[in-house]
Formats: sequence, C-alpha cells, structure tokens
Amino acid sequence: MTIMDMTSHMASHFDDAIDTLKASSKELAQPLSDAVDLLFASLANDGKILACGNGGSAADAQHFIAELVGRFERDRLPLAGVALNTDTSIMTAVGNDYGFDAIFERQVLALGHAGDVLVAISTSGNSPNVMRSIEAAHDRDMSVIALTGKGGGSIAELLGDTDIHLCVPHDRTMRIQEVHIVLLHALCDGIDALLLGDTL
Ligand SMILES: O=C(CO)[C@@H](O)[C@H](O)[C@H](O)[C@H](O)COP(=O)(O)O
Ligand SMILES: [Zn+2]
Repeated sequence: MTIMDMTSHMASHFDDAIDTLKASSKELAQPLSDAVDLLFASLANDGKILACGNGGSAADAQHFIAELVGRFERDRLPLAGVALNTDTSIMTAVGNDYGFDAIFERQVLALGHAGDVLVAISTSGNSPNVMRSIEAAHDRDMSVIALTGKGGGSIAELLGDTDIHLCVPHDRTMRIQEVHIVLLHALCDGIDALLLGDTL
C-alpha cells in the first residue's frame, strides 16, 4: 500500500464510523431512551447495575461502571454498579473450577436481585459467558440491556419483553465497539439529566 493509499484507507475509517453512528442514531435513539428509564428506575429503587463483556467490551463495561460509581461530567451521588470482568481472583477461581463460560453467570447469581439491571456487552452476540450472564439475570428477575452488533447473534434469541436490545447495525467488531461507547456515554448523560436536570 502506498502512503497515499494508506491515507485514504485511514480516512475511510472516519467515513465508515460516521455512517455507522448515523444509522445507529436512527435505530437506537428510542431504545436508548427506554434504557435510561430502566436504569434510572432501578437506581432510584435501591437497585444496582451489573455489567460484563470480553476484551474491548470488558473495558467498556468497567468504563461505564466507573462513571456510575465515580462520576460522569457533573458531581452527584455515587450510583451502585459492579463490573463483573474486573476481579481476577473471582474470574480465575470460577473459570478454573466451573469453566470460562461461568465467570459472569456465577457473579450475577451471587450479586443479582430482582430490580437490578444487567448491561451485557457482546459485539457478536455469541459469547457464551455473556449469554449465560443473561440467563442468570433472568433467573434473578433482573432486566437486561444488551449491547450487540452483527444482528444480535444468539443473544437476540435470549432477550425477553422487559429487556432492551441495542444492536449496532454493522458487522465489524471495531465499528460496533465504537458505537457501544457512544451508547454507554449517552446512558450516563441520560441518567445525569434525570438526576440533576439537563443543563450542564
Ligand atoms: O477489542 C477487540 C476487538 O476490537 C477484541 O478484544 C474483542 O473484544 C474480543 O475479541 C472479544 O472476545 C470479542 O467478543 P464479543 O464482542 O464477540 O463478545
Ligand atoms: Zn478493540
């Protein structure tokens, strides 16, 4: 590839990311608004938010929870949340004793109560440990907000009427992850708007 080819190749990433954000905005603004209401109702009723994912989505899950427990853009009370992909002792113990597919399920069963919300992140919708976390959340009478892409994969089949599916209309993991971080920041902003008012 020549330097000029590389430059236009790099530019195409911006174009594709912009197109994906625009398509996502059309499809996801309404379910995203519903997701803000679901999260706010849970937090306002002493519920908590659990979040999980693998790889880049693990980073997204802990980024999101850090903004709940810490803060987003404005000072406010700390909000209850736990990222299930951060405790290496739990993940290695459960992974070693029960298998990698159980690492999130076991924590949802340990921590989850009716009224809590699970934010489950998988770009393919097919990661077995994330799928099993959703089944565990349902066992605990929790609602699920699933962030996926690629049509939603097997996770789309697992979701019920009280769950919310935010499926990015793209097939490449990186593009889907880029929109996921916009979705998670928008959720933080929506929660803060309900708590503090919508003027910065
Ligand atoms: O960040 C990336 C790719 O951009 C990778 O680390 C990626 O998250 C990993 O391959 C994950 O295991 C993919 O899992 P999933 O999104 O399909 O559930
Ligand atoms: Zn990545």
